[in-house]
Amino acid sequence: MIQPLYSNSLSLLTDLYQLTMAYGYWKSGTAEKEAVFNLYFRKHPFQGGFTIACGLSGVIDFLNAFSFSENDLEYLRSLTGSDHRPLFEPAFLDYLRDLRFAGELEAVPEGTAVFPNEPLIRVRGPILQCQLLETSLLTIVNFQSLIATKAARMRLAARNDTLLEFGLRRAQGIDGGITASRAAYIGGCDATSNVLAGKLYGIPVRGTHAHSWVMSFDDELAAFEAYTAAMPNNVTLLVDTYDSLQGVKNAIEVGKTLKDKGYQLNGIRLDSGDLAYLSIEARKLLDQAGFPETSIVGSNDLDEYLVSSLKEQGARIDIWGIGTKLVTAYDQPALGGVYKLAAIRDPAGSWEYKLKLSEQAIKISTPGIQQVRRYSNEHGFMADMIFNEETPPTGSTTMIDPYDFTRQRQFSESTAYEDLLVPVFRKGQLVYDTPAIDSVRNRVQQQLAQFHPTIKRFINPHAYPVGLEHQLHELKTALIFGLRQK
Ligand SMILES: Nc1ncnc2c1ncn2[C@@H]1O[C@H](COP(=O)(O)OP(=O)(O)OP(=O)(O)O)[C@@H](O)[C@H]1O
Ligand SMILES: O=P(O)(O)OC[C@H]1O[C@H](OP(=O)(O)OP(=O)(O)O)[C@H](O)[C@@H]1O
Ligand SMILES: O=C(O)c1cccnc1
Repeated sequence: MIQPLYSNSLSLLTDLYQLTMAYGYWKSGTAEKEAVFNLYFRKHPFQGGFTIACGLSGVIDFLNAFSFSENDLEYLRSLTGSDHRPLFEPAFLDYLRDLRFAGELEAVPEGTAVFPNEPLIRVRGPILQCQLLETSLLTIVNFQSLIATKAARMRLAARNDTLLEFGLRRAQGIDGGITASRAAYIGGCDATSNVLAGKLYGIPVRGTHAHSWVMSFDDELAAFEAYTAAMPNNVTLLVDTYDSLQGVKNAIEVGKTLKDKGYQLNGIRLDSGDLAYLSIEARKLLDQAGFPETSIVGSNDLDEYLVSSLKEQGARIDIWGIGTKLVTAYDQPALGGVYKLAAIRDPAGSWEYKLKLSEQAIKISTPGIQQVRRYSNEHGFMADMIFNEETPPTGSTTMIDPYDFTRQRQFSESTAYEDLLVPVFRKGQLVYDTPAIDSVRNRVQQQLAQFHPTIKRFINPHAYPVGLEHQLHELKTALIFGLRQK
């Protein structure tokens, strides 16, 4: 049975300042003011050209369970300020006791390829509630999107080979291990060695055996024989404990016995040495001995660059076991997703648009109730345009590059498009049918197939065009001018 990982309330999984701001809104009587926040990132991880959105299912579990238990409230009651008096007054804790998410949440479906500055999630509702969600939503979405993206890169490198995720032992703690396995599967891995992730999410589990198995016997052949005898229907033998090519010969020996018993030697695993040379030689030995169906698993500190290089070198590896560099996103340990206020409803009922200024253009936020329109033609996706739902594009539309307004694109009314953000919560009620994990995983590959190969290359990828619809561009420019003049 698939179980939600965050089925217990994790409302205290946040930074203290979210609670102190919530208290501030409550004290000043502005808690119920309607606000809109966007969750987005500014730069692709791994110097890549795309990012895979992942984590929405965790966000849904988190919000469904969102409430402050008596135990949570007791803890908050114990917190004190610099004068040693309670930080929060009892009436605020009573308010938190009854608090449930009552707002609207739109999100890009998991498995969608996304780009800098596009909202992956948009939250609208009483400002106190929206504010309280910032840290938790970022915690869930940043990590899973990072790992799904890393796995999608591994998938590009491995092409049609099998990809196994072996990372649990090197993962960043328990939740890091479990959610990394989920995100890695979504991003393109075929299976995980992580049994709990297999149970929780319905991910296929696979594995071989460790060096310790071989070392616990007097010799390698005896170890292989005992393993095959124990489990003849699941035999992939690790051959590199002493001498890899001698190990392949020993595996062939037990493979012959397996065959006589009506089973097969599924694979051998190489975990050290020159994986190109050894896999080529191992392939020859296996083929000559009548084991063309036996797969060769390669592992040992692999990443997408090594997999690409090994394939270029003609390595005969069919199955890639990847751990540390995948689940820790080794070369970029965090996705810099942020959650920014974009609009507040004023007392008269109109939207007051909000923007965060910065000396760096990339850090200036975008105002508005944002939606992303993805335009496509017969070759695939062409460009993404962010617009304000309060002033939607009509007829033919101009999209403007936010960093160079002279770069503009025109889309006619008949250009095909899809709006990426879909309703997930309405008035606090879940209105979204969470897709099965396999359909999310397929979506990643369907999405990536629609982009030009230059966006998917590892070195200096082409930047996919993302711009602002012209009315939103004008709104943003006017706000920047207004704030700079203040
Ligand atoms: N043909 C190859 N081209 C490029 N890198 C390779 C090749 N073969 C293996 N590697 C990678 O080189 C790195 C180091 O492997 P190396 O053989 O030096 O040590 P090792 O085999 O890991 O030794 P150990 O027994 O300690 O595991 C690993 O990341 C491995 O995946
Ligand atoms: O290399 P990774 O991509 O992280 O894949 C997982 C590794 O975990 C196992 O060995 P472990 O690292 O525990 O020991 P070893 O390095 O001595 O083989 C396995 O043999 C892999 O090499
Ligand atoms: O099953 C395996 O071969 C495996 C599992 C975890 C880590 N390394 C290898």
